[in-house]
Amino acid sequence: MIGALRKVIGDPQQKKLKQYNKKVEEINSLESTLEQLSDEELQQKTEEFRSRIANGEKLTSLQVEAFAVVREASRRVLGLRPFDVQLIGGLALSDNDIAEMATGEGKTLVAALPSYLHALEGKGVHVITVNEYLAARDRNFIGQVHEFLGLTVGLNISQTATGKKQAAYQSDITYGTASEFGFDYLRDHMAARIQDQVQRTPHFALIDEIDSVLLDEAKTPLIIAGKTDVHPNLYHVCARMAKTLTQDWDYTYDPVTKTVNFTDEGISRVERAFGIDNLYDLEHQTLYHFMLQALRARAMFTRDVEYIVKNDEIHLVDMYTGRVMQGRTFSEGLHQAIEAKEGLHITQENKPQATMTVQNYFRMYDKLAGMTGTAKSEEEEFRILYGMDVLQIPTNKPRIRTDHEDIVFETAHQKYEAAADEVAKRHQTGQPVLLGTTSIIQSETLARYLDERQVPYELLNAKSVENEARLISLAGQKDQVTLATNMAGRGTDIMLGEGVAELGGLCVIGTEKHENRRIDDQLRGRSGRQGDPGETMFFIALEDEMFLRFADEELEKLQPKLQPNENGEVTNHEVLDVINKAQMACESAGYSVREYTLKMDDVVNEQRNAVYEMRENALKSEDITELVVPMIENSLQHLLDEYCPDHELPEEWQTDELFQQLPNLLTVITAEKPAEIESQKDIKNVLAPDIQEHLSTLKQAASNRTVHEKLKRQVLMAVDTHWIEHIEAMSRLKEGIGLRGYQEDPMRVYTREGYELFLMMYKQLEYTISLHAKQITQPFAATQEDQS
Ligand SMILES: Nc1ncnc2c1ncn2[C@@H]1O[C@H](COP(=O)(O)OP(=O)(O)OP(=O)(O)O)[C@@H](O)[C@H]1O
Repeated sequence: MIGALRKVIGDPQQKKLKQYNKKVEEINSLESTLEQLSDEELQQKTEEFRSRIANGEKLTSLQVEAFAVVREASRRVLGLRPFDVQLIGGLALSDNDIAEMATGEGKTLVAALPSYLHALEGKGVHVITVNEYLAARDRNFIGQVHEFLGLTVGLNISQTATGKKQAAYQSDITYGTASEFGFDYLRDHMAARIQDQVQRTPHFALIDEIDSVLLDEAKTPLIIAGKTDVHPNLYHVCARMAKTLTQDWDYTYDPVTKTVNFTDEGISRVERAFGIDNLYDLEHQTLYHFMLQALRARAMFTRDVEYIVKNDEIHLVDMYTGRVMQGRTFSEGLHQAIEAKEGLHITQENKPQATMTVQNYFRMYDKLAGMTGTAKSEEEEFRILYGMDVLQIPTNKPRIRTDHEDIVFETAHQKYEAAADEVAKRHQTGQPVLLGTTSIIQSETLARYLDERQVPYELLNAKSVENEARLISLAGQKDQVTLATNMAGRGTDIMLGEGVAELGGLCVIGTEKHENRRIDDQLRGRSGRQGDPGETMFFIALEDEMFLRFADEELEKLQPKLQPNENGEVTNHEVLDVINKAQMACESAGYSVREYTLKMDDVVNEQRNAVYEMRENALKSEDITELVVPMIENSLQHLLDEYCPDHELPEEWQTDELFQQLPNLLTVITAEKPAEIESQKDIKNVLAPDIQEHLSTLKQAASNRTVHEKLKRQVLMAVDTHWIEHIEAMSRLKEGIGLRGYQEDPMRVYTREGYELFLMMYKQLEYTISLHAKQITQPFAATQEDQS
């Protein structure tokens, strides 16, 4: 069906490639002319392009010339002439799509082309890499080409002073990591003064390893946190209690959805332990929350897998890269619960002051583009959520790497034995081996098997980031055995040492399938780069967590048919099918989780946009009363609706209470309660002069600069405090919905109740600001006596 359709409309992938090939020919035809130019003449092209854009020329019509100029500059400055396929990749990026280029094809250089072109617009280009080490490396290497062509290039690294960050953002091209850009955005929206803000309006972002950034990091939002006070002892007490609970009796753990829940048994045990009647009572909400976190810390988090303990502190480990996630902590007291579980000093709980997912940060850019070695499998997701197409770019040289079929064992022990034997065998010939694991705990286990065989190795894991760069660059040298978590699987270039090609190139051995094929492919991709020889293989065990989670039943069915050899190796072919299916099931579970998280986050995202926009207006406003006056009017209306609701009869109204409340909002009350009231209008009429008087006094007061700035500060502070409380309320709502069971679609409940919470927050915010405005205006108001 799809095949037939393609015949009629043509394969869009092929169509695009054809277009790009034509452009490549045009770029190539400019080469000999550009080669003749002096450096100055080549550099002058930048000015020429800029003025053509200023005269209304579109970027697309400059594509060919600009690419030809960058290619020539790269040849002169770096000694690297971008291959034709790299030009194709660059063209896809400059058209805001995703270029899927095989690992080792030189994506770093590809980025130089579209970032130059888009930087010509003068609105800033952000080049996003997966870690700061790569950002600095790319800025210093590729940046030379752009600087040669007269562009400014900045590096945006964490812990940098405001002035330096501003300069980095003012540059034509800025390198950095997704989380740092996101954090800057959040911090900018907490700034008290315009001069403390660092970013410009987001314009064009080019994301390297885009699948990692937009898909895999989806589960951990960026959180800026402040301190709250909770007694640390409660964490310890709850951790001790959690230790005594038994799985499947006191609580259940669902590894597929990664959720824990108390059973009725468990609830009664907690109630008995704390001497309370009903844990679900509102007054025990805090205890309930703490117990739940203590249980999560115990049942869902394993030391050296999800986190490590270093210098008596908990550090989160990124499951996809094996790296410590700098500056990230678990929120909602989970971090403290884990500290308590490990018997560490309890740090103060961080209360979220601003939070956002990386995805939503990037959705704010006018234009997005990305590259990776692995995106095709998630093409749908990219198209639906980000409107980006994935274009597969042909390789420069044919790939000659051999990917072996999976080697499957019954038990993990047998798997490690076999993998270690394989390493020892290859090591004897001098062939370098890169061993990949899915967690720190696993790499340490594997290290012991290598020790037994007296194979020397370099152990790379999040605990030894310091040495990482040097060690990785050595992984392709003769005799080298490198043991690494997935961190070696992204963005790192491993070049073969002398004589290694003759030995078969780098041999990559995986020891467990990852939750996602893309991650496995990234590991394989360390080998066979730029047409090098290489081999890859995975040793796996039916005991591996993924199969227990996603193929339990199938494996049970298969069990009687299995015929393992004396080493425990299972050679039945069906087993490979089951394994592939399990991985696919795991991937689609991952997709559902991401989709759900993103939808949930959409609710807060919309609210954040509204609040941030209002805050930004306040921060930049020359006359803050323009914002404050309508808020006062709204607050007055809300008071009226509360005490004198139109849907009730005037006899039932609490008009006296209304008049008692009014002095909170208005500086002068001369109005008297009307004798005859038929509708709200009658009250409004008598109040009108007082309101008028109050607002004009406010405006007059705010014409004084000092008063104006004071009011502005109070507005900003009110926005921040209410917003922070609201974030907290929203996450409690989310937590609560998870517990309510599924009588109604949780998404719908969250959207509806989240909206209600938002309206309530906004109402309170307007009221707070009105109160401040009244207090500030008071000294300027005519007293009652003056008036009479
Ligand atoms: N045009 C070129 N001419 C010669 N060498 C090149 C060219 N482009 C890239 N290279 C080299 O190819 C190697 C791989 O480049 P790079 O690390 O950018 O690949 P990558 O596509 O980012 O890989 P991965 O997907 O694994 O991150 C590097 O050593 C780089 O210097």
